[in-house]
Amino acid sequence: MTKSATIVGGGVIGGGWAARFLLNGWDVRIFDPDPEAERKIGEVLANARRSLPGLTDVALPEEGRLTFHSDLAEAVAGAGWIQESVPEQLALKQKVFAQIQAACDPGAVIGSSTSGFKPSELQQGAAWGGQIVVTHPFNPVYLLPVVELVSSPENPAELVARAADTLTSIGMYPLHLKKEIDAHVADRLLEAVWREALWLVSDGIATTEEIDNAIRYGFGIRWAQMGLFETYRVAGGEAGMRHFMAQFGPALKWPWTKLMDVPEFTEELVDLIADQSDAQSGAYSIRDLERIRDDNLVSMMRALKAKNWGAGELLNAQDARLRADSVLAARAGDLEDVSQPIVTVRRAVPLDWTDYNGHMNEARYLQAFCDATDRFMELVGADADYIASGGSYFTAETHVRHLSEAHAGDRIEVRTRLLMGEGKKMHLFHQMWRGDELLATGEHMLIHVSLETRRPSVPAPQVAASLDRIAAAHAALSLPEGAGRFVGQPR
Ligand SMILES: NC(=O)C1=CN([C@@H]2O[C@H](COP(=O)(O)OP(=O)(O)OC[C@H]3O[C@@H](n4cnc5c(N)ncnc54)[C@H](O)[C@@H]3O)[C@@H](O)[C@H]2O)C=CC1
Ligand SMILES: C[N+](C)(C)CC(=O)CC(=O)[O-]
Repeated sequence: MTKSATIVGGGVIGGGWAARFLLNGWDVRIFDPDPEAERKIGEVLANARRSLPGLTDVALPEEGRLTFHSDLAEAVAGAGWIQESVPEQLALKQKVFAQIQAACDPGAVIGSSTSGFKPSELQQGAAWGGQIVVTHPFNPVYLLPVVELVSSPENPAELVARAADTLTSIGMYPLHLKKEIDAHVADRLLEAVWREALWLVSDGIATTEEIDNAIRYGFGIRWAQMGLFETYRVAGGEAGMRHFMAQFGPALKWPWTKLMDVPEFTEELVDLIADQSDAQSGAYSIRDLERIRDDNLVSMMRALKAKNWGAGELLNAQDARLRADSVLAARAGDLEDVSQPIVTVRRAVPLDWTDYNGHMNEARYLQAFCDATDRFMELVGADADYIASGGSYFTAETHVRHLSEAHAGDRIEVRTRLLMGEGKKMHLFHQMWRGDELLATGEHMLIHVSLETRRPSVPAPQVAASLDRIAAAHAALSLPEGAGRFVGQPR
């Protein structure tokens, strides 16, 4: 099956799906009768291009091709994945499935973004219901990994497994619900909080802003990293979950919730909430708020990546998959052709590498060069096992030149020259490129050390041999411009 996805309905969620597939290397076709669809998807894509690549520490695949179609049959023909994202009306969705199935490949997966309908409801009246599954994402689809994959007994296990694999391959976390239920899992939880919040505003207990503060200054941050049950387990103290339930169980019978009683959406209540929301957030446009949300989400998820926890663990697993597919997969000794500078970093600039000047902070240039040095060490055999055995390199001197600005989402590549590798010394020259534009250079002198004595020592023979081979090959190249420069040297 080709890596080609069709998005039927390119609004808030369809646009997010388009970005998710496209930035993961899929060709994407859009069908949406809205004459504004192309412009709106362009806005979503601009946000996604800025933020999504920053979640990975390895470059995403080359972006796919985006096309807009006015004919649904043409849009779905031959696509491997079709994502329905039309408004939340069952009859409309069923009509759209009939149109899709009249023209699509019978082997294609048809995913529905429905927030609440069960797959068996969507499948009613379909030519072949087994092809339709619920794939319910969260906004913004291009950043949030979770997608509820809900199947019915009519779906073949093979198709559901294929759907899960595809979602995983584009960096998502398919949460497969084996039993269908209205509104799946996550929306039932969100709906409970939403209802309660509406009551609190309606009864004049709290404003929209106060409720948002209660969430974002407290349990919202807690939920983002541990969810509900793990959080409450910790709240039970050393006795854990059992103690938590013993202490707070009785409250479940107290009048702490108005859950099943829904406040009526009277004009007064709608005005009250909309006015409070305007007062709270009206100073920002929706696009401003989207960018603020995306910046925060990326920073939070990168923090979780550093801890290899929750969504961060998931993102690290996706990096490992991307790395396995890339030039960075080579292990020590795999380097056959060393006649040219060696690619040691290939990645995008994450949002949290940028600073108040709106470009990559100087410290991050050094970080990229440091990663390049680590990778070069790995390739010459000074890898994790070697370091554990007691040998390593320490950096003794560094000279970084900042030649051009880099921005969030830019794809950068570092190519490394070995200027000298003799005895205890390893002299590296890194060039950082964006396409064919040179952004920076980093020149570094490293000294081999014994981690036991913390003193200089000669590298093991296999590392020395590897350095000899690369140094001999690189000596045939002309000296790179800027090598040996010092601060204050006239240009
Ligand atoms: N907005 C949200 O937060 C979330 C929405 N969803 C679900 O995603 C689906 C879409 O919701 P949104 O993107 O929010 O709605 P939206 O209103 O932003 O977008 C719907 C799009 O469908 C298009 N459309 C209408 N009829 C169509 C047809 N016959 N064929 C093709 N396109 C058609 C519209 O022109 C519009 O661009 C719904 O099922 C919703 O429950 C899922 C997760 C979150
Ligand atoms: C409001 N909503 C039911 C459409 C929300 C969702 O389905 C998921 C989300 O992104 O919050």
